[in-house]
Amino acid sequence: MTETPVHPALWPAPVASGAVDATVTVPGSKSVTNRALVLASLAAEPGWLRRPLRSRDTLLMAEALRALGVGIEETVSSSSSVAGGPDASGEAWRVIPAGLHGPATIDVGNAGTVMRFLPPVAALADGPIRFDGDPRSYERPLNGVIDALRALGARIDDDGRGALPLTVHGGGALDGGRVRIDASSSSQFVSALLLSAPRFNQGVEVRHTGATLPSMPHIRMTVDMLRSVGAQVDEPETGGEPNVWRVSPSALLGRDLTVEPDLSNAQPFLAAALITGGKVTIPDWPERTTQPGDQLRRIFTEMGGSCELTERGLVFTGSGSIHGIDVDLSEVGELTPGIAAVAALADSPSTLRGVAHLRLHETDRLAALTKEINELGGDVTETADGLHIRPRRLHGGIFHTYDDHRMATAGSIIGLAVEGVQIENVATTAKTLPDFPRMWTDMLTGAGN
Ligand SMILES: O=C(O)C1=C[C@@H](OP(=O)(O)O)[C@@H](O)[C@H](O)C1
Ligand SMILES: C=C(OP(=O)(O)O)C(=O)O
Repeated sequence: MTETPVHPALWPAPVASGAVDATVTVPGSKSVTNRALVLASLAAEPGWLRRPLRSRDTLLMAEALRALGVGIEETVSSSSSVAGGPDASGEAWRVIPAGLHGPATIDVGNAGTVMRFLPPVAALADGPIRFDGDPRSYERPLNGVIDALRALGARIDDDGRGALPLTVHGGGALDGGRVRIDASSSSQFVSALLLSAPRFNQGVEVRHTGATLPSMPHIRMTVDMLRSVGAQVDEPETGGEPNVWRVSPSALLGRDLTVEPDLSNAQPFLAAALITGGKVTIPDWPERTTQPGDQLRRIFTEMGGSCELTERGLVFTGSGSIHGIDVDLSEVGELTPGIAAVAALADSPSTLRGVAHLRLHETDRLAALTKEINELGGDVTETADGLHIRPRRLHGGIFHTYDDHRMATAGSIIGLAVEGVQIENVATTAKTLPDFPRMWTDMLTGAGN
């Protein structure tokens, strides 16, 4: 038998020696934190974010808003130093809105939320705001936001590809009004326009014209969070016209918001319970949420586990069997890498559908998952809108991540059951879960229980 060579940039994914039994406290939601930062920055009064996610994507968002003039103070507060109940202890960010000004340069990294949500904010600022980011950010679609903002009155210089880099020449205000966009490549186009719309002179009416619209729970999250700061929103799910969202112009309240745990980042830990026939508890799992990760309760139950929402949080238990699944993931695309990893270890084939837009995520996730699982001996094929996964006996090897946090966690899931899997650049998990390697080893050793 040949040994897999060890390389310093490679993280040997730990193998589970038995059934895991752990309680894992998952940091705050990326999607909630970044929406809350934008809404608090556009509000008419200061607000608080408690238990925000501190990761590359959210720090880039905070830094960008600061560059436009917003005050964001990071504090480790105790309940006695700030107003607000028992949840007030721990990390809290105070957001102090201010006049938005350029010139400024914004680094979006490879954060979809930053590259899509901030150009509309920049259009409300005065002065030139330049947007730049990682090489991959130049390839991710932004045309829906650029074209819509132009139609609503903004001046933007770009190179005509409908992508970064670009400069928004903010005029201090934006007319707003009606706009048609095709958001089939990213729901974030819709969310981006809605989040800033209360501050547009006429608000906005966004009409989606494409054939499909991914990640509906994330659009629901946008609508819910807008309403919670006092915005008036008409939308399809509460009696409005299909594919049309309207936001009226209004002042926004500064709120005191406690961020829910990131349920999509809970995925690898739940997967560990499923794969090892163990048990994982995630404290503070919300009873009601718009986060797509809540659908893991249904999906991972169909794949062989069972779960119970208790006072201690979500208790997820594996049965020792892992079943394949035939599932449309269009609503929950960001869960695909973790589901594919579990499916590669199942007792029957899987078909994952409805996720063609994943080709435009952090990397082409359909190609990356196919290549990396197959290099470990798997049998995965790409379809027009997803993956067919036929489980095979897998072997060790290098699992490349393509700077994609969810590829790193997917490889780690496989590594639980397969000796010798090495994750290339596990540090890329810093995009949304900087502490992942420690959390993963703690889960396996039972630390933190
Ligand atoms: O609005 C959001 O917070 C997100 C929307 C989704 O984007 P797409 O609709 O581009 O998939 C999701 O995949 C991403 O991780 C976060
Ligand atoms: C698609 C994702 O991120 P982004 O916000 O950069 O689009 C993701 O986190 O899976």
